[in-house]
Amino acid sequence: MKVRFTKMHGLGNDFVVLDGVRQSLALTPDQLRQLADRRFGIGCDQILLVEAPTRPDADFRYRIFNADGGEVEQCGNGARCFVRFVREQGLTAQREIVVETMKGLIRPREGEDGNITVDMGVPRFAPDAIPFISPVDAVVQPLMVGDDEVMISVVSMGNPHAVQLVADVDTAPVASQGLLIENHLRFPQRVNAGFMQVVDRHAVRLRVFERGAGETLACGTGACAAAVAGIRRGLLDSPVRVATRGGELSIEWAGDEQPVFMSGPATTVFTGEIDL
Ligand SMILES: N[C@H](CCC[C@H](N)C(=O)O)C(=O)O
Repeated sequence: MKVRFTKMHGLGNDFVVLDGVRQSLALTPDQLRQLADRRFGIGCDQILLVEAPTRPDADFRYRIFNADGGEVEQCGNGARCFVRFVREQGLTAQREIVVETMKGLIRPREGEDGNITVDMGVPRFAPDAIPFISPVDAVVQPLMVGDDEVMISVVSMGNPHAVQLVADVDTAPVASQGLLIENHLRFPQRVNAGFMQVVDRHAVRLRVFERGAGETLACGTGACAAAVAGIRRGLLDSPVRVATRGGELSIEWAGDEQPVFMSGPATTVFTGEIDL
């Protein structure tokens, strides 16, 4: 089967984007893993599938698959690429779109300057919303990672995040500890592991070991989760500049039941066709 695709990235977090509106696609996990494979396929962190909506209040449906082939609830960098893709492909002329995801609606908007802001919805913290097996609902709590006790904040942006403070992201044990946290038994659906260095009350540096993909150059929902966790801990004030290895995102959150807004770029690299 010939499949048309577009290769895109948000600050180096890269995607294979598929138009499931004008081509009928039902890809198996093996086919998804092949697309994501950086040697035997196209190569990407996630595959984004654009489809017609299943609910009347949405313009499109947005399905996200990690490089390991698993379908997940949310992707922030992907949401910015999504609105750029549907506009570039002529699927819509709207600057703001309402997108149906596995966990509700998000609203990406492409500005006149090409920068994209996304209403990422309201963050959730209760253990069963993450999900995280815990007797307490606390802003910070201990997690045994191997022989080390790590203090984490858990946040759901639709997808699960465990954020910890580090003195220097460049020397943080992202690969070793990130893998252990991702697969920790107290996270029944696994988790994205964030390592955040506070620079000042409006700026952090962040690295994320992503569920199903390993460390990426940037993680949009991870940036939202880190900024929200820092604000809840009284360490940060909105807006927060989040410096990732791939570039900078701006995160705004007014607290409580307010939505999180993420702003940043989206880039189209090339288009192609692949036999699956
Ligand atoms: N690995 C994530 C999905 C991709 C999120 C990330 N690429 C972003 O920009 O938010 C998860 O399993 O929840």
